[in-house]
Amino acid sequence: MQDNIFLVGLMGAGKTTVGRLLAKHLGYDFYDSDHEIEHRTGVRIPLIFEMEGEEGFRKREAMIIDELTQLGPIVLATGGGAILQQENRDHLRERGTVIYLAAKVHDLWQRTRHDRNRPLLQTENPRARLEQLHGQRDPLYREVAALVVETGGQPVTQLVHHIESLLNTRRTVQQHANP
Ligand SMILES: Nc1ncnc2c1ncn2[C@@H]1O[C@H](COP(=O)(O)OP(=O)(O)OP(=O)(O)O)[C@@H](O)[C@H]1O
Ligand SMILES: O=C(O)C1=C[C@@H](O)[C@@H](O)[C@H](O)C1
Ligand SMILES: [Mg+2]
Repeated sequence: MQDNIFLVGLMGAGKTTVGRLLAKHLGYDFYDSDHEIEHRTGVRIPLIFEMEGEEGFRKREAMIIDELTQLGPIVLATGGGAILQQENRDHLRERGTVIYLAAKVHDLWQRTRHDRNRPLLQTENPRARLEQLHGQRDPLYREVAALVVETGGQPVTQLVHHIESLLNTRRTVQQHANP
């Protein structure tokens, strides 16, 4: 299961976009915990937040992450808040290679500002909210990640090539360490 790739990062970091393309390149199945929750409940995430609160959503998310991280090999795009729960962080770290897609708050805001499917950003000032979430979560993303990749102005295809080369280097180093 160590071949699994798990992407973490804030809303708009590109987990879904980068994850889908990376899976295609690697020939792995692609999963997205948010999409899986929506598929199974038959409703969009904002409605789950409305009916069950964030707490209800987090319970569903933990169950899905436990299940998906036992598959393999897969690329999994996690929800932005998945790393909040210790249980999820343990499953991610123990069952695959975790990659943190890091980004500047300004870029995250630009990438998410026209989308209404992220309940935590439906506030007066989504940019300030992203700033606050970044402050709270950046240490947790870094704690769980084996690799940190800065996503800036480069096209997604370039980012995917960069991740592939980091993964190859990591594999070679691990093979030399455990021949
Ligand atoms: N590196 C990038 N450069 C430019 N645009 C990007 C990049 N990564 C993602 N985007 C764009 O930003 C938007 C959000 O990306 P995406 O949905 O993949 O983020 P996410 O990390 O999955 O967010 P969430 O946690 O809310 O699911 C999309 O429109 C996507 O095309
Ligand atoms: O950052 C978060 O807490 C979230 C991110 C999205 O991926 C969804 O999982 C949901 O909107 C919550
Ligand atoms: Mg996503």
